[in-house]
Amino acid sequence: MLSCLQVEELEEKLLDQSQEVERLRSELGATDLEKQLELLVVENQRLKQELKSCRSSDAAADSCSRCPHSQDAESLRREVSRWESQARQRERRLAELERELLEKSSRAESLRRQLDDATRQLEESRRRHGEAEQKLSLRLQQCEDELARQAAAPARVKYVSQPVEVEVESADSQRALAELQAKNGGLQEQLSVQRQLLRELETQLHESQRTCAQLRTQLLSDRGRLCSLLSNTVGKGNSEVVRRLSKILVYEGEMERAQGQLEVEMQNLEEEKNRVIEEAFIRAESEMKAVHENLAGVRMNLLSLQPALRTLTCDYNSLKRQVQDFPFMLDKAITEAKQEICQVISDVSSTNQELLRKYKREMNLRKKCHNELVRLKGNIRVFCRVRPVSQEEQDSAADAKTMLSFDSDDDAILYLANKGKMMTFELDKVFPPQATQQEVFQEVQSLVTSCIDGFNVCIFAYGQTGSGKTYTMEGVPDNPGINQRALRLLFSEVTEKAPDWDYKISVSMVEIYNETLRNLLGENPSDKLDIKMNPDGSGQLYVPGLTEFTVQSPEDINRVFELGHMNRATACTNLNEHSSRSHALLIITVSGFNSATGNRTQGKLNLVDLAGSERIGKSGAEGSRLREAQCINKSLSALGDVINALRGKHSHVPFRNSRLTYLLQDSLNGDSKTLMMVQVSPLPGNMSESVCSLKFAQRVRSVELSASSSSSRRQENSSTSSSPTHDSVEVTGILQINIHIINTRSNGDAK
Ligand SMILES: Nc1ncnc2c1ncn2[C@@H]1O[C@H](COP(=O)(O)OP(=O)(O)OP(=O)(O)O)[C@@H](O)[C@H]1O
Repeated sequence: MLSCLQVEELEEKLLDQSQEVERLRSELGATDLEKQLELLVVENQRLKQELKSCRSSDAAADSCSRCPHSQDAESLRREVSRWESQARQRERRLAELERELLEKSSRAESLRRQLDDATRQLEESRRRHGEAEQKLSLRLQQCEDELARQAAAPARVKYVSQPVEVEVESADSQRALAELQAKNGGLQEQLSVQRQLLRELETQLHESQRTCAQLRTQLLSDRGRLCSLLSNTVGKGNSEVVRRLSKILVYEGEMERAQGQLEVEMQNLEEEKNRVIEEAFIRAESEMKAVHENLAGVRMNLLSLQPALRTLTCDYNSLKRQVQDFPFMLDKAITEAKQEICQVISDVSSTNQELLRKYKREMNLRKKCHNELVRLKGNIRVFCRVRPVSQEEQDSAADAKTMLSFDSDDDAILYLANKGKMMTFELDKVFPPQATQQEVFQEVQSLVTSCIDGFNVCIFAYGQTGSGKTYTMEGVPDNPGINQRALRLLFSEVTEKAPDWDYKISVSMVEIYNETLRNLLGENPSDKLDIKMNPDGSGQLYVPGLTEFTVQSPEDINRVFELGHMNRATACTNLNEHSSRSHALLIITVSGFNSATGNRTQGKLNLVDLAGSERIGKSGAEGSRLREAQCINKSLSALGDVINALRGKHSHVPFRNSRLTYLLQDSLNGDSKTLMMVQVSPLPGNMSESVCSLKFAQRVRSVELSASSSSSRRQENSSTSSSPTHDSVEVTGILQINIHIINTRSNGDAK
């Protein structure tokens, strides 16, 4: 009996271990499961061994015991051995089922791996599809941009061969698409094969489970029957058997419960597996759907791109043709343009020649006209400038009220109230006190520029001391007079005429004091200079040792004036007094050469600030003052005589009578032009000197008028006033000028 119970126990253990195997299989991974299985197999072997030894000991016990139910025992033993054989069969069957289960689980594992592979491939294809889509959309954008750019850009820009690139990339996209489609098809096929395989495996698993369940049910029913048989056989008195049977029943109950749990777990696992497969399937389907949609989108895009591609190809071909033709067209256009340019150049050149010819003709004509005009007008004009009353004079003198007034309608008339009488003076131009340096220069600048054309010009400032001669000629530093303005104007004029004309402007500064000539730009201004006949036989005069500065920039002009002033100041003790008693001459020589025509010109501009013209001699001056007065008188008288002789076309012109006229001989002769600027003080105290200066100017004009009114210009004798066309002009008490000039009344250009 004990052996039977042991057998039962061992069977139970075996069953438990089988269940444990099942449970572990489901719970653990493949490797762990295998290990556990191995351990269980070893344990199983051990138990079998134990069973075997029990049986042998049982047999031994049977042979020596004297059991009263030996027949029953025998039959039971047989029954046990039958059950044992059945148990062994079931064990074998169980082992087979385990093997099958193992195979199925490995099959399921490989299917899972395949599913993972398929999922990975799907991911990969999705990624590649995304890339292809991105690329395609990029290309589409480029195509659109290119279309827009080509539509907007000018024809020349369209020569870029972009459409070829578009075509190549579209083929790539199509190829990628085809590959994707093929891959998708392959994946779908694989998926369906896997599904089929899974279904088959599931069927097999179900069948195995069903068989297993049947076997277990059968085992249980056999056991039940065995138990009832045992209880009937042994009887109620055998409590040990009952206990063991009840234990067997408990075990069986536990086995059933474990079996139920196993089934539930298997069911759960099955459901989980189905759910995972379903999810993977749904995911794969949705991805497939997305891939299909993308494919459809790509196809649509391709379809919409095709017309654009066709247009681009057409454009490209036409542009290609244009590009091919372009070099020929360009060559042709260049040749035509060259011919046109040559034609235009030759036209311009001939026009230039014609213009140059006309210009020369006009220049000659202009010079002729100018000479004629000068001949008609006379080449001396008389201007008058009234200086303003200074603030000091206004403050100090009670009778600072001016006695001079002007005609608002006629700028050549000056009125002077003297001793209750109103005197009227008519000149070429009268500058009121408010006239600016610029306005004065405006009136004389045509005379200044005529020396560029080769004329000799003399501008004299005449008047009593303090009447404004130096102000008009030199000016003040911030408001320069005629000297500086003339030099700057000449400089800018000759600069404008370059490069046709090459001009040289040279400057000398001279002072004549007591009939002595001083070189104001020389190193030693106190040295006396002499005037000599040029030894070259030209009959021209020259001053040996006279310094000539060539001015090349406005800065040079400033330097020249600074040096002249400095030398004049160092040569005397009182500059103001000295300047009143001496004549200051600025001699500007302008020499020009035209390289195109070969013409040469030379003109001289003499700007003279004369010594004061007041009647000092009458007041009985002595010594050096008397000599100064005599010298001034002599030179001013000589100037008047020379002008008179020149206007009267006298055979003899007394240039040598003074250093001033001798020095200016070249510039007073021939076609030269002269302007006498008579300076007048407005103060009542200077009125008698002002009257003298104005009478001088007036009479000069009267003499001119009477000369020009006669139909023929007569040669006049400068030494007598008996002729009605002669006017003996008493300028000062000392100075007697006999002058005959042609009347000029013009505010405009002397030319
Ligand atoms: N148009 C004018 N506007 C303003 N100030 C003037 C003008 N004319 C002369 N003056 C001023 O009057 C004063 C005398 O002028 P300036 O020295 O030029 O006379 P001048 O005739 O040259 O005398 P001198 O014979 O002694 O050289 C100077 O202070 C000068 O600045």
